[in-house]
Amino acid sequence: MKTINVDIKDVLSTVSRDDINRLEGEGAEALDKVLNGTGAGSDFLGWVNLPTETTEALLDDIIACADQLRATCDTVVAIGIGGSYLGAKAVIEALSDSFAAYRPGVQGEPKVLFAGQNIGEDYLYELQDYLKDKRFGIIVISKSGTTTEPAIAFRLLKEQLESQLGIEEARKRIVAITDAQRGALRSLATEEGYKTFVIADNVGGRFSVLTPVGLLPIAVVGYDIRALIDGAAEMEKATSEANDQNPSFLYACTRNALYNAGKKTEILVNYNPKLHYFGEWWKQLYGESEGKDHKGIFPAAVDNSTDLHSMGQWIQDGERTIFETVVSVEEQKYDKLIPSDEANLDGLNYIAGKHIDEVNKMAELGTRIAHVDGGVPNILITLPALREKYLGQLIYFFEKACGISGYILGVNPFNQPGVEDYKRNMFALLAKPGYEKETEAIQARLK
Ligand SMILES: O=P(O)(O)OC[C@H]1O[C@H](O)[C@H](O)[C@@H](O)[C@@H]1O
Repeated sequence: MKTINVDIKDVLSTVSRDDINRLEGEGAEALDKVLNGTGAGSDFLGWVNLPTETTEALLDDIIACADQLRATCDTVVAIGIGGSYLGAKAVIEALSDSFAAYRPGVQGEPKVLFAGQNIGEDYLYELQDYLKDKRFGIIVISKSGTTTEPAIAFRLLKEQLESQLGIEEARKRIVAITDAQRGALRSLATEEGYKTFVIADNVGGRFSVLTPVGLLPIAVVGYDIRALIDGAAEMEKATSEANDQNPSFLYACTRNALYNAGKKTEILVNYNPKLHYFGEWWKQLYGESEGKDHKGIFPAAVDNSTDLHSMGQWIQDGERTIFETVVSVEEQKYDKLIPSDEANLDGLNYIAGKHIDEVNKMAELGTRIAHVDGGVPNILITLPALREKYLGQLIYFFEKACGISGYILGVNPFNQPGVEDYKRNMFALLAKPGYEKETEAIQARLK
């Protein structure tokens, strides 16, 4: 079985095997909390057995719904933010042609666009303008059903779809994914009679990519969600014991040893532009899970070799408080060789005949050596290829490691109390009903 692999040898000049081993006791307790629900936030462990417990019936239902949208739409807008956006975006980007956005959307192979992940007036204006002559559908995703950004986008696009198609037809092209009972989106979906999928109570948004939240948009583009779940199920099985053969356990112990040694920032590094949004998904997963009680590794991400020409200087030579986790993709999908040129005016003949990826891999290896020499420890994660199965493995690997790591750190990895503070201020500033006192207080501060 081909699988992802974690190699920690390039951290050993900063932390010793003993430093890592010393955390294995805490790591074993942390894994036990994740597996047996004995730690803080244990109401949110629904993701742990999700891959092996996902039913064929659910996958059939998601695929049938995706097929319906594929048959009727050339464009599907997935509306959502945070965990209701990043997982689908990450997987779709990782699997898609880099220029898919510039090819016309056709029925049967719709484009998935995203909305509700920002409050950009021009973004929404331009999206609506683009959709004017499109046969579009909507997947609206919000676990709470009350998040402001997707609610604004949905209000606009629902109105547009209804005016383009009529209310009855529009209802057939809208799918809502939300809580089983609670929230404004659930009430609205019931009222309108939309097709719905449920986000289980015990799966937090940032752990929801392997539920309909991620699976439906991914299936709409035409990717194999069964293979994604199969890969995750393999990793579920491979991460159940507290030993170094469990990659999530090894990664969680290693990153905490590095944190304890003063490495406060982790940079997720890729050498493949298709993994940019995977970095964004990972940042939410680790940032919201660990950044609390004034603790936690700061999760950052770079896309190399692009960012070697911008952030590379800082990483090589700046403050030595960082470590890197490199996600390396072994096999590429296509072959492309560097041609030979008789005049050789650009001086590139020394690499003529080589695969582009061979050059990329030497950039990667050269960078890893330079960074490790420069005092930046590196964890190396290899992924056999950008395919559904391995992405499923990688997703689950990071999720399981995140639960273990958060418990080793001593926080509740499954809440996010800190994100409410800005919302309270925003609602107060917008004079949302129910926030009268806060409105008065914040206005007084601004005088
Ligand atoms: O799915 P929703 O309830 O709309 O939430 C979307 C996102 O927004 C919140 O503010 C949380 O910080 C995230 O964890 C969540 O993924």
